[in-house]
Formats: sequence, C-alpha cells, structure tokens
Amino acid sequence: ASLPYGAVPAYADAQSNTGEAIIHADDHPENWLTYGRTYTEQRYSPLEDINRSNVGNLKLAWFYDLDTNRGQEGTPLVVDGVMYATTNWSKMKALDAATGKLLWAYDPRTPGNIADKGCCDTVNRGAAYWNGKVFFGTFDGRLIALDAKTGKLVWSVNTIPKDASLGQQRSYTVDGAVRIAKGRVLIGNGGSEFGARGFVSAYDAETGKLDWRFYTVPNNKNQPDHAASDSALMTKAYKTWSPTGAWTKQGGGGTVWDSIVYDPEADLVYLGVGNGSPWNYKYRSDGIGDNLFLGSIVAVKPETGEYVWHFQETPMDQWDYTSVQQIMTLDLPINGEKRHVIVHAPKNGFFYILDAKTGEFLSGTNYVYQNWALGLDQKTGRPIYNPEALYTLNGKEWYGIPGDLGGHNFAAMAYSPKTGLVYIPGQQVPFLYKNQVGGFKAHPDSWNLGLDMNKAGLPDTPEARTAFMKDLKGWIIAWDPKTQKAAWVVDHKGPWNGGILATGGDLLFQGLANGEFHAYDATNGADLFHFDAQSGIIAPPITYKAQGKQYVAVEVGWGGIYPFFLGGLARTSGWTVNHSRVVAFSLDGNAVLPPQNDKGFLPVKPPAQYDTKVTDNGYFQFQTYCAACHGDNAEGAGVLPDLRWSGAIRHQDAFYNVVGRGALTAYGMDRFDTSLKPDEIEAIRQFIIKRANETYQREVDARKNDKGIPENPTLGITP
Ligand SMILES: O=C(O)c1cc(C(=O)O)c2c(n1)C(=O)C(=O)c1cc(C(=O)O)[nH]c1-2
Ligand SMILES: [Ca+2]
Repeated sequence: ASLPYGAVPAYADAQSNTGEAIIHADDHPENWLTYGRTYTEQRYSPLEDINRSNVGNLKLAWFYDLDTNRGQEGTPLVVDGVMYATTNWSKMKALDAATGKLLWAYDPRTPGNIADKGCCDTVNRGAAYWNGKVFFGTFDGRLIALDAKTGKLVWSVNTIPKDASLGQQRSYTVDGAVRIAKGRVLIGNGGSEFGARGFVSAYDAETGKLDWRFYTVPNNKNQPDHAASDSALMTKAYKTWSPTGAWTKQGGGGTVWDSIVYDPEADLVYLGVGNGSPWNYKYRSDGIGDNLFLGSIVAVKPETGEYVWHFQETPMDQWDYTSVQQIMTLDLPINGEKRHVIVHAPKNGFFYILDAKTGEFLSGTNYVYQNWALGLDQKTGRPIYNPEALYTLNGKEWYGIPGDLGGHNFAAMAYSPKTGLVYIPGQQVPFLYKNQVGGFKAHPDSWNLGLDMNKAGLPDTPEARTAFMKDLKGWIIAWDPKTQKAAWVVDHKGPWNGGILATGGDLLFQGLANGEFHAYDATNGADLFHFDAQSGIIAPPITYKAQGKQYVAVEVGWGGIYPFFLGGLARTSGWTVNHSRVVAFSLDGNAVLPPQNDKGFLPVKPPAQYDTKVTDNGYFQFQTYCAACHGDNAEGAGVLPDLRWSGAIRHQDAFYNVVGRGALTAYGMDRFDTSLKPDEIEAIRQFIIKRANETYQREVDARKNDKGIPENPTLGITP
C-alpha cells in the first residue's frame, strides 16, 4: 500500500524488515513469517474468520502434488501471498498461496546415495525468510540462500567442516528448519545414531560468512576448537565425561537437529540438544558422568554464540532422549508473579517449565506415562532414576516407555493464549533396550548405538506383536501449564500424528497418521471437521490470508522414522501409501482430490526355497543395515519398497546389483559393498525370502478390508 510522503508504516514491512515484522507478527496475521509463526514458537494465529461455528463447512481450496513420495515434515512460510514450502529431498517450492500455482521451484540436487547417512528419512522441516531471501538446509549439509522473488541462488555454503566427519567415522545430515535472528541464519544437523559431535553454526544472512559455531559436547582431547563453545566445554562439560570411552571416536552426539529458537525478550538463542553417540552410556563414557550438554537446553548469545546457561533434562542419556523438541516461550503467572518461561515437552516424557532468562527450573511433571524415572527432584529438576532403566549399567534388558521415539517427537505443539493450554501431539511407542553383545563395535553405513539390534526388533509371534500393539498410542494432550496437568485428551488411533496449529477461532488443526486432517474445538477437543487426505500426515498445519481470505494449509506425506523402522507395525495407524502434496482449505473452496487408485505394496508370491543355514545371519545383517529404512523384520510400512515383494529378491545378481553395486542410488538406495561382503548380502536376500514366505498369506488376508490396508498385521500369524 502507498503511504503519504513522510508517513511511518504502522508495522515493519515483512519483505524488507523481517526481524521487526516477526517480532510484531500480530500486526501481520496474514503472514506466517517464521517456523513457529512467531519467535515464541506457539503456533497460534489470531485469525478467526474460520472458527468453531463455520469450520464444519471447510472445503479443499487447492492442492499441489509434490515430486517426492516420502515423509513431508515441512512448515511452509507465507510472505505477502507467496508460500515457501520445503519438501523431502530438501527441495523448495514457491506457490501462490491463494491458488497453489507453482511460481518457481529449486532443487539442490541432493545426491541419492546419502539417504542412509541420516537416521530418519530424507525429510526437511522448513525454511527461513529474511529481507527478500529464503534459506534452507539440505540433507547433504548445505545451507542455501535464494532470492525469494525469482528462486535464483544467492549463496550456498557447506555447513559441515571436513574434520567434523573424522574420516568416515561420523555422519552429518541436515533436515531441521533453519532459523534467523538478528541477521544470522542458524543451522544444526543430525547424525547421533551413527556417530556425530553436534554443533550449531550461525551465518551472515547477506553474505553466507560463518559468524560463530557452538559445539554441544566436548572436544575429545579437551582442546579448544576455536569456537564459541570453547570455554563452556572446557570448564563445565569435559569433566562430565570419561576421558576414554567410545565417545572420543564416535563424537558423543548432542546433535541439534530440530529446535533452535531466538527469544527477543531474553535476547537469547536456545539450542535443543540431542542424544548421546553411541546411545550406550557404558560404552560411550564408561558409565561415568552426566555427559553435558546431552539432553539439555543451552542458551547462547545471538551475536557471538557465547554460552549463557544450560539445563540438562536427561543426564546419562542412554535412551535416545533428545531435548531437541520444540522450545516454546510464554508468559505465565507463577505464585502470583508473571514469569517469562520456556515450556518444553522433550522425548523423556516430562513437561518442564524453566525461567527463560536464567534457565532456572520452575517445575516439571510427566505429560505421558513413563517408567524410567521415579520423578523429578522438585528443587533441581534432576530425574530420580528407576535403577531398572539403567540397562547399560545393570546389564539387563529394559522395555522403556517412552522409547527412543519419545513421548513427543518433532511434531510441533501449539499454545492458545485464549485457553491457556499447550496442545502436545503426545504418543507412546515402547522400545526394548539391550547392550550390544561383546562390547561396542561400530559398523560403517549403519546405526551405531552400542545396542543389540536383534533385540531392538520384535519377534514374529502373535503374543509379542499383540502386546506391543496394545502399547502403541497417540493423543492430543491439552496440557495446563498453570497446574501441570492434562485438562483433557483426544485419543488417536496410534502414534506419529502431525503437529498442531491453534487459532483465534478457538480451533486446533491436526493431520493424523491415518490420513485424516481434523479441526477440533480448542476448549474441549470436540471433533468439528475432518477430511480424507489419502496419505498419512506428520507435518504441522499453518494458517494465513491471501487476497483477503483465510486458508489453512498442511503438507501431506507419510514417513519419518516411525514407519521406516517399525515397518509393518506402523501400519496399524491406518495408512500404507504415500501420496505427497500440499493441501489448502478455505470456507468456499471447491477443489477435489482425484480418486485414490494406489493400494500400496501388494503381496507377490515369493520364491518357495531359501537357505535356512544363512537366514539367522541374514536377520542380524538386515536389522543392522536395512531395518531402519525398510522396516523391522523386513516388513515395510508403505513409504519405501517392501522388500518382501520386490522383484530384486528373485535373483542373486539382481539383488547384488541393487544392494552391492548401487543400481538404485538415484532413488536413495546407497551401495553397501564397502560395508557388507557378498555372502552377507546374499544372507540378507535369503532372510527376506524367508520373511516373504512366512508372511505372504497373512498379508493377502490382511488386505481383505475395503481400503486394502492391513489393519491388523498379526492376522494369520500361527504361534
Ligand atoms: O540423533 C540425531 O542426530 C537425530 C536426528 C534426527 C533427524 O535428523 O531427523 C532424528 C533423531 N535423532 C531422532 O532421535 C528421532 O527420533 C527422529 C525422528 C525424525 C523424523 O524426522 O522422523 N528425525 C529424528
Ligand atoms: Ca537421535
């Protein structure tokens, strides 16, 4: 809009003064300028044209089919009518937010053979916008700046220094949303399941020059890295690690793969720090020390990366209990006084309230059932361990709840200032933890947890599977931070549902693992609207206005670690195919999805013979190298090919071409001849044929419902 000469705009222009515009986001409710909409990461939009009284009439306004049928976890941004959505394989699409028409696309050509360098699908959670440029990370570790109008490359840097990888010992991938504060692009990475030493880097948004870097775990020789973290690591962190132990090679972990939050009120950047590498605390650190800053929130200064405070939620991590989950700030009355606090629901199952400026622990209560701690010390917030849960120290198996996927994972929670409730996409997915037999041994190109990967899988018996399935749960937990109690919950069919959006229309929006997109009443959870999106949804919705009209949009696309690793059991959530798209809703939409014609991976009768002498070794190799993507015990969940029905298992040469020689690297299947011998690859093939025979009839039977979805994967298992 044109202003009379000399007039001052009522709000900062989003395209030329993005920092101020984000701080005053409520002056721009039509936009969604940063990952959590505002720097508070509350994912609350004041827009209310769509509200409880009319949401029942919500209609599909447009859809845009994506060119990657894998997990979609992105939060699109909307800046003055343009939507910037990142997708799987680190691609960027700029769409007209009113029509879904593609304005431009950018493909950074991430190489396919790196999919197995990250734990959890080649996802991307989103971009950042700053003064006319959009920024995002790529799975192979680049940070890319594009001109937001044209999609032309402005600059690109490799955020992973060569020496961080220590030869091939460690692995780094980037899938988290980048953030921007005070002209600096902040980016982390993942890799702790393989071997990694976590760090966050800050780049100048204009030039791409590195401003500072903060490592989250010590240098293995306690030497300076010439990084912002040097003093905190050398004076505080190093002494909480054993000077020997596998961390000195594997890196110790602590990857910041999701949450990096700037808080303008405290003028601090909060880093959510991940799990230990390897997971096994005994092998990692000789069973000694708290291992700072694993499982912590660390606060640093935005200009320099200088350490300010930390709070460790999970000392002695051995459960993959990352603290990377979304860090939200809000103002809360505590003992009659208004406090600016961080509220946090990390994987470990406790809901923490911390003073944002100092990190002081104010309170903490479990938001889901958990069995690893007897509670928190109410003064310090330190967990009081259940000795049975310390499996690396006591040498026993541990059936942990939460398991490695946490009571809450990357799916974003939301807060409504109108209800005062935090809405957590909570879940329960147990995990069986047991030490790796014979001490720690690292395998290149595979997860290196220091755990028994055979035990991490489930036996194929009806008892084991039925019991485990009973423990799979998912909810919206409407959490009252004032009382530290759930006000109410919405029960879902299973875990791994999408993030949540709260709006001024007293609504919550959430996509579910079963492929439905829902609107709920934010005051009581009543289900007010649902739409069949034809694929599981794991991403969080956003809302915005374009040409004066309110839209709600979400990326659709089943994937991420839950279906990858749990395989067949993840199908109990109700969907088995991935059809990835962006969908947008409005009150007067009239778009219609084409009828669904894909039924997922249908069983094909396998070869009848296999060599039982090698199938046990094949199981071990499969669980070590293949299961994390193709599913526990060789049962797929509908995203990547289900190997039991693959043509490639029918011939030794064909299988070797794919697994050994990399015939499908362009599609994300790396070659494994550097880590597996030909007879090991053949053992894997024999094992898959065995599993195909064992499960063929049951899969045929399981598809006899109208959607062709195996609702009960135990159907037909004979004890
Ligand atoms: O330790 C790590 O470095 C790391 C990285 C990532 C990632 O980069 O996505 C995940 C995890 N851990 C993790 O523990 C986890 O549960 C997880 C789920 C997902 C996902 O996108 O589905 N990523 C990750
Ligand atoms: Ca992890």
